[in-house]
Amino acid sequence: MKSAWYLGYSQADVGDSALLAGDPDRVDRIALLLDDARPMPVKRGLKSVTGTYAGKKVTAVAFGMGAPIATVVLHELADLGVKSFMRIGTAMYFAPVAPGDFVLSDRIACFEGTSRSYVDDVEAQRADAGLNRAVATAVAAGDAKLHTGTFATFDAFYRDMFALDAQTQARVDANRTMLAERGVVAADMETSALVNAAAALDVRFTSLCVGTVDGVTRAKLEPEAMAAAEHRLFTTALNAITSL
Ligand SMILES: O=P(O)(O)O[C@H]1O[C@H](CO)[C@@H](O)[C@H]1O
Ligand SMILES: O=c1cc[nH]c(=O)[nH]1
Repeated sequence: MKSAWYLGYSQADVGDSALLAGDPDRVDRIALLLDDARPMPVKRGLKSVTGTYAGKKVTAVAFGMGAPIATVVLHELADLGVKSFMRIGTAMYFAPVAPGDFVLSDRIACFEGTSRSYVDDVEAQRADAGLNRAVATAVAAGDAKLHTGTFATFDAFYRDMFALDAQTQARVDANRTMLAERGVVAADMETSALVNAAAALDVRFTSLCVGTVDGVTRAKLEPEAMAAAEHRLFTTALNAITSL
């Protein structure tokens, strides 16, 4: 049976759908919501678990940060037969999003380099409409606010998204103005590449994130509010992806 090079496991170890998280600790917390959760050996820091939710087999994998490794993980899982993917995590947000709201990808604004290896027109693809409908239905069952719109994705966090010095601040401010003009609701480091890789590999993909950093003021969501939002995020994502 085929085994994935970097993840190190095979088709028998994965479900039909997968949640892609950045932080490995999130995989541990997702595992607590699964029945029969079975962790896979961690390779290169890539932590994975497969279990069942609502009777369906689901895999959750942590890729760390950034588009190149996130697409390696999606590509290997797609090659093992996983058909539906959702990135879940955090994103910088823009008006009218409020801290702790959900942001869901639709169109993409691409400022990363990985997409070009998958598609020619890097902004032509959209997140999967069926997955987005499933997310909207799952969100409607609770009291969270959902904003569906354009996700912008960058490679260089401390050059394009968040400044640690005055010179970079001017660059980040210019990006912010440009994102506002494009009506972007969220910015992260993976979504556009994952949308494009998924399109090229003919699998379903969307990103569902909690808005945690204000794109204008840089204010961060407090840890207690983040913990509650993260739990809502996990249950919403699991309900949505297992409803397909
Ligand atoms: O969704 P999480 O893992 O929180 O990741 C987000 O945070 C990291 C940078 O702040 C990027 O990887 C971004 O996409
Ligand atoms: O500022 C932020 C917050 C979360 N994710 C990002 O990529 N940027």
